[in-house]
Amino acid sequence: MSQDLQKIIAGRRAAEFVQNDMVVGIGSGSTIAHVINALGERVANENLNIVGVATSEKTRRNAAQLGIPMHNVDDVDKIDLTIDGADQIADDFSAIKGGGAALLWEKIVAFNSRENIWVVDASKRVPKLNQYLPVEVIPYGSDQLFKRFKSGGFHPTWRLDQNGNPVRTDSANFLIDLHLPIIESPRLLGDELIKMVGVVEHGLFTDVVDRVIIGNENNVVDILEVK
Ligand SMILES: O=C[C@H](O)[C@H](O)[C@H](O)COP(=O)(O)O
Repeated sequence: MSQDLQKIIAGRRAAEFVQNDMVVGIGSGSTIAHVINALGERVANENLNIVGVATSEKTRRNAAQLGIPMHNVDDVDKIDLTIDGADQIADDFSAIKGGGAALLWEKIVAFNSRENIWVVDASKRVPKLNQYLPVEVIPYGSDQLFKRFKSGGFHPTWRLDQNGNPVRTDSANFLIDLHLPIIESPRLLGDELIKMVGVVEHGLFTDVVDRVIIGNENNVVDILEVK
């Protein structure tokens, strides 16, 4: 079964956790696109009454187009449940996020949510995190920060668009991707990065997730309870 099909079955299963009258944090990326489609169908066909809070401008647009009422994060009293994707999830349930440049809003929504579900295809599960790590940085002074990452052995690269210009996040910041072989201690690395002046946020998510939904081969969805 292709990764795309795994994303579809996992995304549709995740959408079933949304109940009437919930305020729902809606993540970003290609897996969450299927959650948004399923929620749009439920709003249209089952009269599901929810309010969505988006983790990116793209998600806000797509969800609103499907008739999901969207509110700003600062206009809701609480977020009941957030459903989001991930780039990698390790055995200790730490994750790397931000492959689609949405990590800052995703982290803000996740930390303000009572419950968090991550939904992924099977390829995203790894024993330890070992792929590029996105870091969102303030443009001012970012060349200096890049040099510090380089001399510190973080093997940084700029996130560029097709025209070779720096990608701008929804908060108009830049992204620097760090290329480390294996992240042995996501918490320690996260603490180190967040202390660096100019770093707004990094894509390491630890102690966040309550439940992981994984789309596997042969139409099988695994649901792991974390907390
Ligand atoms: O910035 C993007 C988000 O962290 C996504 O949730 C993550 O990149 C996974 O995206 P996808 O489902 O497209 O693999």
